[in-house]
Amino acid sequence: MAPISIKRILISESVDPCCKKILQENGIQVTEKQNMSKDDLIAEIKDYDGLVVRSATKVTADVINAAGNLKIIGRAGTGVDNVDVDAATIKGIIVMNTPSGNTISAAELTCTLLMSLSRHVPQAAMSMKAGNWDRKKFMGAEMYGKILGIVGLGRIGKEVASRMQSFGMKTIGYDPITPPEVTATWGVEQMSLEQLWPKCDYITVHTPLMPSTAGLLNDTSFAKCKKGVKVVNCARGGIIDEDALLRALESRQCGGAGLDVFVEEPPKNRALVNHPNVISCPHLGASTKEAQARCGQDIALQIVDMVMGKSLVGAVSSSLLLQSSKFRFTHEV
Ligand SMILES: NC(=O)c1ccc[n+]([C@@H]2O[C@H](COP(=O)([O-])OP(=O)(O)OC[C@H]3O[C@@H](n4cnc5c(N)ncnc54)[C@H](O)[C@@H]3O)[C@@H](O)[C@H]2O)c1
Ligand SMILES: O=C(O)[C@H](O)COP(=O)(O)O
Repeated sequence: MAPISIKRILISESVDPCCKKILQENGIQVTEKQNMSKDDLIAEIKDYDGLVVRSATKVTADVINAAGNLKIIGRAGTGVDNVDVDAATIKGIIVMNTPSGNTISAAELTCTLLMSLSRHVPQAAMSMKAGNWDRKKFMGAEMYGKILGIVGLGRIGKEVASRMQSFGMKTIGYDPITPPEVTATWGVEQMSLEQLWPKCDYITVHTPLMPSTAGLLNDTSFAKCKKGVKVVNCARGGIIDEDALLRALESRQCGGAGLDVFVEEPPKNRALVNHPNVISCPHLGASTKEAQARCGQDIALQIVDMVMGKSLVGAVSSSLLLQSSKFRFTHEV
C-alpha cells in the first residue's frame, strides 16, 4: 500500500514507554495525555493524525468526527469495542490492534481466577488479615476431574484450555468459527451451548463483546447450568449479564464468580462486587510488564509499517471484519 504520512500522535493512556520511543525514532512527534474527559479529547484530537489507546479511552463517533486529520487509531491491546469502528471506517481512518500481545497474560489471570474460586484464596487472605484462623469456612474443591466450559475458542480460550488440562480438568467448549476438528487437537470437545451449560462445573468466556455475545450468560442460560456452577469473565463486561449473575449468586444457582471486567469500569454495580462469592480485579488481564511491552512495541511497529507503506497485518478496516474475529487480525488493507 502507499505510504501514509503520520506526523503527530496522541497517546491517551498508559502505554509502555517503548511505544513512544519507537515512534519518535521514526520521526513521529508524540504527546502523552492521560485521564482526558470526552470533551478534552474532542478538543485535543483535531491536532493529531494518529491516536494510540488502551481500553479506557472511548473513541466514539463524536471524537472521530471532531478529528479533522486523524488517519489511524492504534489499540495497544486486543478488544476494540471502545472504538467506533464503523464511524472510523466511514472517515477512512484505519483501526488496528495488537491481539496476540496480551494473550498469555489474560489466560494466566483467567486460570488464577478459576483456581481462586475453587479454593477461596482471596476470601481466606482477607480473613487472615482480619486476625481470623478459619479453616472450616474455606473448604474448597479440587479442579481435578471437573468440567470446564470455554465459550470462545480463540487465542485466550486455547491457552486457558491447555493450562487447566494440566490440573486434570476436562475441557469442553463452543465457538461458531473455530472448527471442532481443530479444537479436538487441543483437547477441547466442542458442542452447542445448550449441551454445554448443564455439563460444566466452571464456565469461562473468551469472546469479543458484540451484539451476539452480550448477555450470552443470562437468566435462561444460568437456569440450564449445574447448580453451583462457577463462572469467570476475563473478556468483557456484559458477556455475562451482571443482573442475571447477581440473581444467580443470590439463589446459589451460581456458586461463585471471578470478574476482571465490568459493563461500567469502575463498576457501579457494587452489590455484585461486594457479593461474598465474587472475586474481582480492576481489569488486570493485560496488566503485566511482558504484555504491556509487547503491545506497546507491536502497535508502534505497525504504525511505522504503515508510514513506510508496508502491508498492514493487524488492521481492522470495517465492522464486518469485527463480526468475525478470525479474519480481523490477518486482513491486509
Ligand atoms: N481482561 C483483559 O484484560 C483482556 C485481555 C485480552 C483480551 N481480552 C478480551 O478477550 C477477548 C478474547 O480475546 P482473544 O485474543 O482470545 O480473541 P480471539 O479473537 O482470538 O478469540 C475470540 C473467539 O471468540 C469466538 N466467538 C465469537 N462469537 C462467539 C460466540 N457467539 N460464541 C462463542 N464464541 C464466539 C471467535 O470465533 C473467536 O474464536 C477479546 O475480545 C477481549 O475483549 C480481555
Ligand atoms: O482487550 C484487551 O486487550 C484487554 O482488555 C486489555 O485492556 P487494557 O489495555 O485496557 O488493559
